[in-house]
Amino acid sequence: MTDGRRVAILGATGSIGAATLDVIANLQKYAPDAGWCVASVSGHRRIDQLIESAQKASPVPQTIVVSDEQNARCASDLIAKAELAERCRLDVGPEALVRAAISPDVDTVVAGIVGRAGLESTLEAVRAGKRVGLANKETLVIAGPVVTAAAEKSGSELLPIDSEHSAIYQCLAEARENAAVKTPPSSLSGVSGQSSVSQQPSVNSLPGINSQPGFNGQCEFGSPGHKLPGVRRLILTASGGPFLNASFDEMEAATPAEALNHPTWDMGQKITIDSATMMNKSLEIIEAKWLFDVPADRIEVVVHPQSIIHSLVEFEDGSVIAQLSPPDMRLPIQYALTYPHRLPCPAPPLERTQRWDMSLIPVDHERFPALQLGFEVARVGGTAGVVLNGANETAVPLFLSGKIRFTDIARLCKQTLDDHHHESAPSLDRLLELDTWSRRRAAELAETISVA
Ligand SMILES: NC(=O)C1=CN([C@@H]2O[C@H](COP(=O)(O)OP(=O)(O)OC[C@H]3O[C@@H](n4cnc5c(N)ncnc54)[C@H](OP(=O)(O)O)[C@@H]3O)[C@@H](O)[C@H]2O)C=CC1
Ligand SMILES: CC(=O)[C@@H](O)[C@H](O)COP(=O)(O)O
Ligand SMILES: [Mn+2]
Repeated sequence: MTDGRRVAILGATGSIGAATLDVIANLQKYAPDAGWCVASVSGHRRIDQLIESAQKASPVPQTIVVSDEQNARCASDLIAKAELAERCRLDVGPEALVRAAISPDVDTVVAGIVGRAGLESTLEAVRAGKRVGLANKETLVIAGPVVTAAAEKSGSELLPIDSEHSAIYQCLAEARENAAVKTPPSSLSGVSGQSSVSQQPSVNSLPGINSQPGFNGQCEFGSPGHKLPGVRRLILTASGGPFLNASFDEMEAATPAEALNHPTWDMGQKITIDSATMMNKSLEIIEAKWLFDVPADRIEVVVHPQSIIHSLVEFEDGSVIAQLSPPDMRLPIQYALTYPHRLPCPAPPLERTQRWDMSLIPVDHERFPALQLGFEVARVGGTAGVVLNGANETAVPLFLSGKIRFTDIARLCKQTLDDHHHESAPSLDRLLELDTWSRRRAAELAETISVA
């Protein structure tokens, strides 16, 4: 990190984007000579906010990206009004996101766009060998094997920003160091997945296991099909969202305002609804499978309403290591930016003068049927991820606009998955075709639902 970090913030107008801007401003204050700067910012519709963020950054970003072409004129007027025209270049359209992601003026890309819209820029950043701070979990849900294979090829460091995956990444630090010391990364070998595509190793898988005597590509302590040495399970925590204690009938009648009232995190609308259905945890199971190259049956979910324990790793001796901090995304964002270094962070530390109650509660799968879909999709891989994601990205806005009920979201996703013909080794083009198909199918199914 001696050469400094020039960061492209894709999705700068969102919740992750705002937190990233704050983290970088703090790093600049704390380490003024390290060269931290915002190289580019992107926004889609919130153009006022985009220009404001560019104005606040110091130095101002070289490039301002507006991915929605309809907002080009407005952006250019606001840039002129803010007297940024001489210092910032405006680049417009979805391809401009890719240009920002692969620019030679950028070291690190924060993938903070929501949903499938973030796929191309994230994938191209990975292909270009950038360090990628990954908030956009949908990219791995849609195309996990493609992305991890690309990272393996380019040497891109894919560092999770999602709080649970950052926690797991932190809990695995010792195992990662042990494995890395023993053998060079050239001996990486994937064990999960069932297709030629999905057998690609994950960039973050732990090296060295196959080359050690007696391991045969398996876990050090003999767990079949599992190559994290000494690791038994990854345990994702879920807050349970606003309906943790609601009855099924209450959930059926839930309004968008109620569903958007997350108890512990302040996030964008789409992920907040995903948290309420627990589809967010489904997406995170699939994300963990690809990021850490573990089979679905090595991943568990436990409800932790306080969102202080961000996730846990259980080792073969029964020991469990967890990562704790108050719910604030600035910590995992900074960790992804500065890894392997730890620096003072603007997120508050865990206050020790007050009482903290931390509970771990089993999930009620009956009330949260979306969760089972995540386990199933992570188990079968192939085309299932893109179909689940496309259906969910269709269902969430339908719920928010009052066209379907809250509980219909999981129903539509399940029905869309049931209606698709599973393929185990799809190309990226095929995945994109199925993204379109799943959205159409989910919309058709929604037409058959009447909201009384
Ligand atoms: N917020 C959080 O704490 C966490 C978020 N994540 C993940 O991070 C990602 C971002 O979430 P969050 O910040 O909450 O979301 P927000 O809704 O707050 O922000 C989304 C960002 O994506 C941009 N965007 C939306 N649609 C498009 C499009 N079609 N093309 C290009 N850009 C687009 C938005 O631009 P504009 O606003 O200008 O329209 C905005 O900058 C999601 O994948 C989420 O799952 C993961 C863990 C935690
Ligand atoms: C902050 C973060 O990482 C979110 O993904 C968060 O985990 C959502 O909370 P839920 O646990 O309610 O899904
Ligand atoms: Mn999360």
